[in-house]
Amino acid sequence: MVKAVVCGAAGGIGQPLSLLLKLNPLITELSLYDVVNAIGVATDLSHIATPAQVTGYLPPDNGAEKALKDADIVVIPAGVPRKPGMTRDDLFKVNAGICATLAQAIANACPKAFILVISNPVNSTVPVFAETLKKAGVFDPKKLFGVSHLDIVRAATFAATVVSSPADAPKYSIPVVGGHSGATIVPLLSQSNPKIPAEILSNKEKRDALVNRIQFGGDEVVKAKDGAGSATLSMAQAGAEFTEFVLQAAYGKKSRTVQAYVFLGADSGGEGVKKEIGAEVDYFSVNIELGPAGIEKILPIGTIDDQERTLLAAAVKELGPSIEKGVSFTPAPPKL
Ligand SMILES: NC(=O)c1ccc[n+]([C@@H]2O[C@H](COP(=O)([O-])OP(=O)(O)OC[C@H]3O[C@@H](n4cnc5c(N)ncnc54)[C@H](O)[C@@H]3O)[C@@H](O)[C@H]2O)c1
Ligand SMILES: O=C(O)C[C@H](O)C(=O)O
Repeated sequence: MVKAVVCGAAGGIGQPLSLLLKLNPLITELSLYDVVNAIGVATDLSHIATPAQVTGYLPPDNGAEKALKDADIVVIPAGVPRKPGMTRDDLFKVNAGICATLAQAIANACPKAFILVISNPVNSTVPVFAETLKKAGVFDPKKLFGVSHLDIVRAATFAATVVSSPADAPKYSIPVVGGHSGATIVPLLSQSNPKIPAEILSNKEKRDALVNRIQFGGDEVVKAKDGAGSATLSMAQAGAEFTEFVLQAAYGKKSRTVQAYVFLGADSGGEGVKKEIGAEVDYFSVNIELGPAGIEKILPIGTIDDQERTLLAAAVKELGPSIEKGVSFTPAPPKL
């Protein structure tokens, strides 16, 4: 029996993500929370003939905690998306407050759940989650994930497009480390499986263009949607896939290596990665091995080339202040 919750379930990501989770045979109970329309979305999905039982909750009468009660996994695409001209950091003011409120509700209702944070800016909202959970005395660094999986999906798609055809995207596996915004997104093209041909990797213009497309893939969608939001469908697919990885490792006994934006601070096992990148960052998107309790091991970044070393240094520089912003966030006191 696995209970999954989507917070922000009525939104652009939330609805298709909830649909994909309703189709996941590992999930037996699907609970949808949003400040609007959660009951409508839940009623709609509940007619699909799959095992997961769907229920929707709105804020009145402590709806968030009712939705979250005893959940095993919580996926969070709640909060505002970008419009053209905005950075992800511009979303912090609104989304940090939403994240702190939801983190407190999780601490109260399902402190042992896996927590998958999609809300931007991920580089800062994950520290907001961690700090709120720490204050509540329930922080488990092995169970908190910033979902950077869309960057990995994009890396595969864009690399395949350059090398041969987008149709070959499913064959590609390219680790992406760092964070989830612009220069903090570091695709490790030299570690691609299958290998990216040397004529692309050693051609500065071609390689820079590929790295740039992966780093700014989110902007491509924001521009194309022209004011109607950011990536929703590709994120829903990436979020559902990452949820599946966590659930398979926890309940299906299929451990696997993925990347996610996780805590590297005290007792996390992240010291080795900090040495590799030569910096004291407490959050980073890294290779992790998933198991029944979440993150079993933080794995090394491994062998990288000079261009990737330069990208990593730029990522670390930008990431530091974003992490600090999340760590030092103080939620506004409740209105009396
Ligand atoms: N991690 C990633 O790779 C990634 C990718 C795409 C989008 N995002 C981010 O995901 C977030 C959601 O994007 P979207 O396009 O679905 O936005 P959206 O506006 O379509 O949906 C957001 C939903 O959150 C709900 N919401 C607002 N406050 C809430 C609260 N306190 N509790 C519960 N729900 C609440 C809204 O009612 C809305 O239904 C944005 O911050 C966006 O930047 C992240
Ligand atoms: O670009 C955005 O604002 C949304 C998301 O982070 C993305 O990468 O698509």
